[in-house]
Amino acid sequence: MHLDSMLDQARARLYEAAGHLDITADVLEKLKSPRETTQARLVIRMDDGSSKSYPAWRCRYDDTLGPTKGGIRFHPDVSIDEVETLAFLMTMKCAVINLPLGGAKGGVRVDIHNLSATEQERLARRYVQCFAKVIGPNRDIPAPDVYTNSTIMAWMADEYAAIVGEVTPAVITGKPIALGGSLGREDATARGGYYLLLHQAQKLGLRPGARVAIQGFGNAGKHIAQLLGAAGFKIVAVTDSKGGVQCSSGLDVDKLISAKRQGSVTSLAGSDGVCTLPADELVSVDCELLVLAALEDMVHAGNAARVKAHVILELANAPITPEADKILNAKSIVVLPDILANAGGVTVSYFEWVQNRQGDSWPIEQVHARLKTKMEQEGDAVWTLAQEKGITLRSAAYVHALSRLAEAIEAQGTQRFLMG
Ligand SMILES: NC(=O)c1ccc[n+]([C@@H]2O[C@H](COP(=O)([O-])OP(=O)(O)OC[C@H]3O[C@@H](n4cnc5c(N)ncnc54)[C@H](O)[C@@H]3O)[C@@H](O)[C@H]2O)c1
Repeated sequence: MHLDSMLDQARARLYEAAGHLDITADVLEKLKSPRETTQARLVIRMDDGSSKSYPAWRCRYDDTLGPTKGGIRFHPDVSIDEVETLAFLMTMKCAVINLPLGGAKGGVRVDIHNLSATEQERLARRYVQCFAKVIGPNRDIPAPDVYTNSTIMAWMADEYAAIVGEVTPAVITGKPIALGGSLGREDATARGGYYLLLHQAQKLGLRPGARVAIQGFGNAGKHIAQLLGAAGFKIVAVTDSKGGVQCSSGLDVDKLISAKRQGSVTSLAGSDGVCTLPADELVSVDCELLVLAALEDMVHAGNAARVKAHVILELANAPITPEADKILNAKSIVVLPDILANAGGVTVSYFEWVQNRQGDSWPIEQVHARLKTKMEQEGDAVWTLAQEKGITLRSAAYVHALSRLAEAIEAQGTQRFLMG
């Protein structure tokens, strides 16, 4: 079969999972394509008085399990294929971690670095103006993703409130704490992956002191560096979009963070035995754990054979292509898959939504405890399925998610039930 789009590649994982389950045809008929994808062109006034326009999308992939949920990405390479694929992944992720939510995703094709803060605000508000009928606290709940943050979520929530005439904090998550954001949302994606990794560390053969290479140093990458560094792991290499640095005796995470704040981790090169590392060499760094926390398709058929790590933690969405998956599997490299490993973000987003609907605010200990329980429980279930069926953790995660979705779809009636 020729797989010509990202969505085709993602769907192939769904069909493979279906082969391990006894499900009716209705299930795949419902899940094979997005429920709705809306497209708009966002025209905004620039600071110099001119206007510019940017293509934008919102995809609600499937809402069988509940209102749809997924981040909004501002990136120059965003496409409808990418948005629909990421919405599909959100559908599987919410199912794998057992949230009463469906999957969605949004995106704007824009290089945010070329926009001033006021232009970014106009863009964020215009996004909500264009998609106000698609989103809603009981319909579709956006959140931050690549190159969007809590301030952008605050502008979007404010715009939504102005449109519907009601303060509606539950329409969007990842908001600033002062505006109804949840404690613990900031580092939730990394923390979820960290809880999963620590819980399974023995089975994975990982010990404190293990060497770690991290690709991407934004929200996910920075926080996993902090958590793993504090737990005694040695961060030996880090990259961002401008390049990378490495140091065999370990990089200082605080220094990495201040270097990144000033532009890029690369500015640390030259100090304390820290050397430059070309970004595309990160995956082949000698280490026990490779954390992928940047973008899609970073490990592919062309570089998978060079991976030296024994374990890969996928904090990014879809960072490994299906061809690369096969190569890594043949090398017995264990991959903790995206739909499970980075589910901490949507889990705490879900907690935020629940708190907003309850008019409540949970202490940080409660957020951490509930996140830890979810990651460990569902991580164990996926691990057990993989052992029982003799499949990879990725396949097991899809089987686990699909069985929940299938049960819900079949509960609405099957062909046998309706036709007798
Ligand atoms: N933030 C969340 O809550 C969350 C939740 C689930 C999944 N994710 C996924 O995690 C990934 C990262 O998201 P984020 O929120 O940290 O984004 P971010 O915008 O905060 O950071 C992205 C980082 O990737 C780096 N990067 C870009 N291109 C790179 C390249 N070629 N090589 C190395 N680094 C590169 C950027 O410099 C930046 O440091 C994405 O795939 C996102 O979908 C994020």
